[in-house]
Amino acid sequence: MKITKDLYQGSLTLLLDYYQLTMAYAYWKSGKAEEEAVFNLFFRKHPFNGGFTLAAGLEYVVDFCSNFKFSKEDLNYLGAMKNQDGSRVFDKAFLDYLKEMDFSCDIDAVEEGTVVFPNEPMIRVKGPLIQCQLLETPLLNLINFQTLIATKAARINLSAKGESVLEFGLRRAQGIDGALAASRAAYIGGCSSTSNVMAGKLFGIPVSGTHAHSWIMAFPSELEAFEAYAGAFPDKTTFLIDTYDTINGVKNAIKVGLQLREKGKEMLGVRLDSGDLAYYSNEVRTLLDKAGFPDAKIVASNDLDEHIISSLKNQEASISVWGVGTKLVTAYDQPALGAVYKLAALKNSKGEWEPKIKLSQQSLKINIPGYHTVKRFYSKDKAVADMIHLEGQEYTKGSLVIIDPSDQTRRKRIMPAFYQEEELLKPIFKKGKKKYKLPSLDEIKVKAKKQLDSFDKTHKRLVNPHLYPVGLEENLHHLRMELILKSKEENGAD
Ligand SMILES: Nc1ncnc2c1ncn2[C@@H]1O[C@H](COP(=O)(O)OP(=O)(O)OP(=O)(O)O)[C@@H](O)[C@H]1O
Ligand SMILES: O=P(O)(O)OC[C@H]1O[C@H](OP(=O)(O)OP(=O)(O)O)[C@H](O)[C@@H]1O
Ligand SMILES: O=C(O)c1cccnc1
Repeated sequence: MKITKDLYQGSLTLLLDYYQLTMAYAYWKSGKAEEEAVFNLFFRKHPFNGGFTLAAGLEYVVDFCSNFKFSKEDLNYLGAMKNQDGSRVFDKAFLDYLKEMDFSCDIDAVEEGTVVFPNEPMIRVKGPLIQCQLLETPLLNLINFQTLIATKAARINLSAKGESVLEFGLRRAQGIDGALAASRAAYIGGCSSTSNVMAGKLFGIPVSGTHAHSWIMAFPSELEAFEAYAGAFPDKTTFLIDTYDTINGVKNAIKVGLQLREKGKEMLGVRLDSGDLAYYSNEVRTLLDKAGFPDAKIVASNDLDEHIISSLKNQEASISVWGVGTKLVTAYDQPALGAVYKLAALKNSKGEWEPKIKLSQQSLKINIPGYHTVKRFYSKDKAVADMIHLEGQEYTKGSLVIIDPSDQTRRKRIMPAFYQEEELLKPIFKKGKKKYKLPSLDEIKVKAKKQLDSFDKTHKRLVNPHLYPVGLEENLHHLRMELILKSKEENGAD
């Protein structure tokens, strides 16, 4: 098996959980495959105990859906699956049906770089039940991880208060795609570059880096190592100064910086990778300034995350570039976003949408039923509230109340006429045809920054962030309550 060439055999369509295929088969057998359905992809709680989530991964979804077709190899594999008695798991007629199946769903989704909140549909899929169901796991796989990492990156970049954050994660990332997708999402979330050269090549992310301790160790002395590096890269001299002794290290960097200056070149800076980063950065800053290098930057790395960066800022550390790897690309303190994908409505024989509800002992897990969408209200450029409402449902432009789906006592009165409205779900596919022009990665990054800027800083703080108001429009709230009560009655729940 050559992972570089043969692993996916040109098709990702089987990137699903087996139960999607068994359900697909059973839908087909019971004549329900072509019934029209609406599913929503949403999450229930922000990651990292935060107050916001930054959407990412849609470009992968667009690519996945554009190429949604069972290949000959896929069908051969499914055809060879056997039950214990030796019979086929999937009828030949079903595999022929899959062979002919063309992606024909409508997909509406929030764009990458949009700030999103619990219970809001991030992706809405409308189409034949069988196709909607087959998309469950691939969509979750593609959205959950990049959204998680983009959010982590945004938190780290917010802590760095606009200073450069370099993503250094490749060596500790979760495998090949975990690394590539993380570098992409980290860039969306605000990182200025990656050390991952393949991500640079594939996505056009700027690549950057310094050098490792082994470079120093390969020379008889640190001074000789710095001189050799400056000789090879006179325009890219960020010296790692902590291999033996940080203070001695910066003195050696200064010596080579002065040699460079004689040749008309300027040392860019130094990197610290151990020890007390507040103490050493301040000592190093003093020495650099005294020696005539006030513009030399101090880069810090070593297990950084948003909390350590924030603490170092509070300690007035003299760091202005942050190298962050492991804790960013693995989302170390919360390694998964829990987005889910649930049936919201099914069309009945009269052509009407029937809203669907899933009960749960945990009220947090009761879904929002019906064919619904989400709007954001802005006052000037500031986001004030999001409203989830039934698609096509008229709502008053006067005063209306939106109700928090997880606590109906939390309500907010808004006056839509006073605000600008934005429909968060954008048309991506119509009847299987792509309607969306994919933005460039740089456009997504700019959008993410603008979106984050539109939220009050109280929603973005690390500790106990202020809850941004997201609520159900009243009609949808009442519909949901009715369905909960009715379903409890019908299903014999207490
Ligand atoms: N002033 C500081 N305030 C808060 N955290 C800091 C400060 N200085 C360093 N840290 C963080 O503390 C941790 C120190 O970890 P660790 O003990 O592994 O580093 P170290 O002592 O430099 O050793 P090593 O050489 O193994 O990296 C790192 O996560 C680092 O980012
Ligand atoms: O700490 P991270 O956020 O993951 O950033 C990347 C780390 O990778 C390198 O360390 P290396 O792999 O050489 O190991 P080290 O811990 O011994 O420095 C570098 O010196 C950083 O410390
Ligand atoms: O370029 C660097 O300094 C770098 C790259 C990867 C990991 N740690 C540091």
